[in-house]
Amino acid sequence: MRIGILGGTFDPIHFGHIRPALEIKSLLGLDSIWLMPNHIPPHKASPLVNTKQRLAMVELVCQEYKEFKLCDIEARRSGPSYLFTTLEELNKIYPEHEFFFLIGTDSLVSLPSWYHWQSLFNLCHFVVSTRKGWRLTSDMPIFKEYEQRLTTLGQFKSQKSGLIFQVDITPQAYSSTQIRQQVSQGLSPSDAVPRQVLKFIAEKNLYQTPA
Ligand SMILES: Nc1ncnc2c1ncn2[C@@H]1O[C@H](COP(=O)(O)OP(=O)(O)OP(=O)(O)O)[C@@H](O)[C@H]1O
Ligand SMILES: O=C(O)c1ccc[n+]([C@@H]2O[C@H](COP(=O)([O-])O)[C@@H](O)[C@H]2O)c1
Repeated sequence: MRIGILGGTFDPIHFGHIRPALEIKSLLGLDSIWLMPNHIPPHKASPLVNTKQRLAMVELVCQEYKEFKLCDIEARRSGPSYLFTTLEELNKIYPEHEFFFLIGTDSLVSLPSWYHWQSLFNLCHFVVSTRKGWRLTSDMPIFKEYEQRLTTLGQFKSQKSGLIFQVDITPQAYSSTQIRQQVSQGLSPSDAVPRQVLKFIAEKNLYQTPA
């Protein structure tokens, strides 16, 4: 099967994660999207909410959308959540699957700083979505790799990894940072966060103090 993976801190999960992932599933004809909360983000400050609760919020979204499945492989592993380690494990467990890692242009530009980044092309394809305010330019270290691997949508080659697909998604102006701030100010950002997740946040008193 063709599996899209959306990795993230999901602190909390919001429609900026959900809607682009649904669009990408449909555009590429993927069989499923696995939402994969990390445990310790390698390139970010520690999440405000613990791994178990971030996992629970993502699980609520998976219960609502049949297109998604929760992948807890990083949440169960101690140490920094390196994608290389994760994809090595996933390819061992599921040799029959072809993995498509979903990544925004904001993350793609920093890919050369990720652990064993060049080996990632042996383990998955990348689906790059546009993100407002971010553009690839020829002076960026990732640019050459991007140009060489870029493949037209629908033009699947008989290779299990190493291709880059570029997709144009409907922009979603949400971020977890902004949502945490709104909740700490006593707001309930119902346009940005699914109802069940907002309920969980309220019940557990999450994000009460400013980030
Ligand atoms: N609004 C959005 N539109 C498109 N992609 C997004 C959006 N928000 C997050 N993503 C993508 O989802 C993945 C996981 O994001 P993450 O969980 O870090 O959320 P975030 O909102 O960017 O968090 P924070 O504000 O805490 O940095 C990343 O690849 C990121 O590029
Ligand atoms: O492997 C790495 O070195 C690495 C560095 C930064 C980010 N990632 C992965 O990228 C995904 C999005 O990360 P973030 O920090 O935007 O939540 C998530 O799956 C991370 O584990 C991975």
